[in-house]
Amino acid sequence: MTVPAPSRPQFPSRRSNGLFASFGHAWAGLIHTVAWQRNMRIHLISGVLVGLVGSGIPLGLAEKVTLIFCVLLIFFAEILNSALEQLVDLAVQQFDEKARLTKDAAAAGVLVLAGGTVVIFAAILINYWETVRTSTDAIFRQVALGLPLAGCATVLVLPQPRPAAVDVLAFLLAMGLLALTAPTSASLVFTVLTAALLVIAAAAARERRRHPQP
Ligand SMILES: Nc1ncnc2c1ncn2[C@@H]1O[C@H](COP(=O)(O)OP(=O)(O)OP(=O)(O)O)[C@@H](O)[C@H]1O
Repeated sequence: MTVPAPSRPQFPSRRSNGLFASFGHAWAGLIHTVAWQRNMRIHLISGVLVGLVGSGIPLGLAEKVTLIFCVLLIFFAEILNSALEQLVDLAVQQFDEKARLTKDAAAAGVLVLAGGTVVIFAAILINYWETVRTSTDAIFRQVALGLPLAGCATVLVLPQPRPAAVDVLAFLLAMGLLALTAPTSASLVFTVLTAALLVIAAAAARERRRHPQP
């Protein structure tokens, strides 16, 4: 007698099953992680700061690629760490040594990447210190516009409840400040990276308002 292969359980789908639906699910996973994982929020703000530095200092191609790759890699690691945490919590509800080791190892992966990125970032800054020192006006302008921009991004990712108008204002102000830095940007790629991170932060703020419980 042949045993029928177990069929895949049917889940209530929020969208269709096509390629766009797959992108939609991946986007939902990214936004959920930013909305509910404290460390991911820190990575996002750090990414915004990297974006501002990258668009303020004329870096070489190798430095640009390295910094962007580091930001993406940390996001990737934190998302996987979050997925592993959820999986462990799903399987183990009580204290378990293997669960602890799994979560600690996943967190260590993120820590190693984050530590490495800080070292790389510092090495690049030291290497370009002469450029930073001699372009006082450009740096002053970048700091004057960049700090309030980073402040707006922080408001967007803060988990505390607040009126929707605050988020809308923070997003519009951040985009406005970014638009002011764009004409003198040393790298459009870093400007686009910053814009993308702001959109993700705004989407996370919206997600927290729509679904207050993770
Ligand atoms: N079921 C468990 N059994 C044993 N130890 C656990 C268990 N769940 C969590 N821990 C320990 O508590 C730590 C924090 O786990 P938690 O699920 O709270 O993740 P978190 O606070 O979101 O972590 P992170 O700071 O990496 O985001 C883990 O790294 C692990 O050492």
